[in-house]
Amino acid sequence: MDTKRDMQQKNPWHRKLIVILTILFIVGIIVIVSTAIIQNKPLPQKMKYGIVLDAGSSHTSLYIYKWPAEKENDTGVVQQHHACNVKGPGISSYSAKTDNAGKSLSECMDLAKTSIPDVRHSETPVYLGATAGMRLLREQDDMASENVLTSVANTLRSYPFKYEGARIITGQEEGAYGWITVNYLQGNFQKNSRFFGPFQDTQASVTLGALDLGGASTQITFVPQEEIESEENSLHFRLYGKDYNVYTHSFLCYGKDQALNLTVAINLKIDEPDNVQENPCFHVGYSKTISLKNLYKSPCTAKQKKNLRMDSVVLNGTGNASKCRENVLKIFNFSDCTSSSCSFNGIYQPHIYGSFGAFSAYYFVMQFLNLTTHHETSLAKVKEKMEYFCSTPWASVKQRFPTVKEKYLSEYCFSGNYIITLLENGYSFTEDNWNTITFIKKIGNSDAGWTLGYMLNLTNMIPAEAPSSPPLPYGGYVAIMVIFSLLLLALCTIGYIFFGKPACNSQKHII
Ligand SMILES: O=c1[nH]cnc2c1ncn2[C@@H]1O[C@H](COP(=O)(O)OP(=O)(O)O)[C@@H](O)[C@H]1O
Ligand SMILES: [Ca+2]
Repeated sequence: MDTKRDMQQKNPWHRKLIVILTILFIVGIIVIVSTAIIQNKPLPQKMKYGIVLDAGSSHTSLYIYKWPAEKENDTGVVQQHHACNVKGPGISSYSAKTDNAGKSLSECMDLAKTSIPDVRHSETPVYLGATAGMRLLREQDDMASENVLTSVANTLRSYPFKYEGARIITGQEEGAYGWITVNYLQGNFQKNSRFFGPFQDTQASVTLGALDLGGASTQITFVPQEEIESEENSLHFRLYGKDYNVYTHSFLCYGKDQALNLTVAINLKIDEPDNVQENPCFHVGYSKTISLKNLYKSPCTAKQKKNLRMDSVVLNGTGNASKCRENVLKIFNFSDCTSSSCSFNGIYQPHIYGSFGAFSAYYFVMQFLNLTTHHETSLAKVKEKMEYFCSTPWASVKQRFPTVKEKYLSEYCFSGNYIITLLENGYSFTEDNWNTITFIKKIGNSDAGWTLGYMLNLTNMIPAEAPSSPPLPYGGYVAIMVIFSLLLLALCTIGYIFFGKPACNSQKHII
């Protein structure tokens, strides 16, 4: 005590020092707090954009994606900014007037020009991917498919964006990118994928299988439990430091429009009386005349061509769901499997495993039929509802849904039964795992489909390795630095007050 008093008497200026230290301390706190406030203020972020056109068999859609430039490689940051449906049919329908294929895209491309800021135009990539409609046209008429692609490429090149190509993507790509899209949007690649020194977990995280139903082809893609037997059906990905072995297959001609033609063609009898076919997949009172030239035009039905004297056939609806599925079943071949397990037509498929997201026409059809809430709807219940819907006379159906496009409305009975047959008999889903299928349109703000995955891949936005991150989050780092600086400051002050010399200033010791 005496020593302390002596020191205080010997050093009358110590009070001044304490005042100075206190002022410094307060100023320090003010600086730290204001820095933290300024730092947390969201600074205007530079956004980047990308355009992908999905040129499907029935129609073309344009998608604009956007993401913050600084976070390019973080998973889950790319979002759908805008979507535009091209008016008119798919580009493959312009085989006779190929110039019009490109023209049809102008309206949506003009919209893209206004919805993306001018300064970003020249760095915005634009891609067009054509799917099964163009695959079929290429089989039928290679020259025509080339001309269609040239026409759309010319239109896309005439815009101020960075043109990156217009091509027919393979069925395997379509399946793969659909799978990447849904899992990216679900954040499945993000989970536990950060790099924590030597403790990185390379075990692939749980993923969602992807079921895509188009008009001309359909894709199934998932990570199976067993090893994949066939190389042509397997995809190997390393994403954010994890390995994925994915099974995929695309069935050309098994999209719902081609499947309907195939079902009609297979069930057509040579001795059809009065050129009339009783069709259980259409409602009672519905009747439709189809030209046989059109029916057999596609490579999907060409093999079914029979020697018929008539040139058209009248389809008369009889509205019977179970009979409809019997007819649909004839387009699947369940013999000739040379692998340990197959879906159909001799195609290898491992056992169904995990959960699935079913999008595109799966969603449109099941949504219309009110069959998307699988938690309450068993497979038996779905069949029961289809029985009821198909047996409803066409006049009542039309009356109940006056605003629905007649083409779609008349085909929902077929489409619903086709989806059940494809999932149950084709892919071997059962009553037990029916509820693992979720029918989805969007995840967050973005549509489920192959386009986002395609762009992520072509712009190298999914790194193979997880980005390394510091062991502490930024907030934790700042907090520790501040607390320990204050502690040190306090120690110095206490040291000085009690021992008369600053404990933290070694220079004083030397003197
Ligand atoms: O609102 C709808 N209701 C029913 N079906 C729809 C609706 N909108 C689109 N579709 C169908 O979805 C399918 C989309 O196929 P897409 O044109 O993508 O062909 P692709 O993927 O085989 O090339 C087509 O069969 C189309 O008729
Ligand atoms: Ca499609």
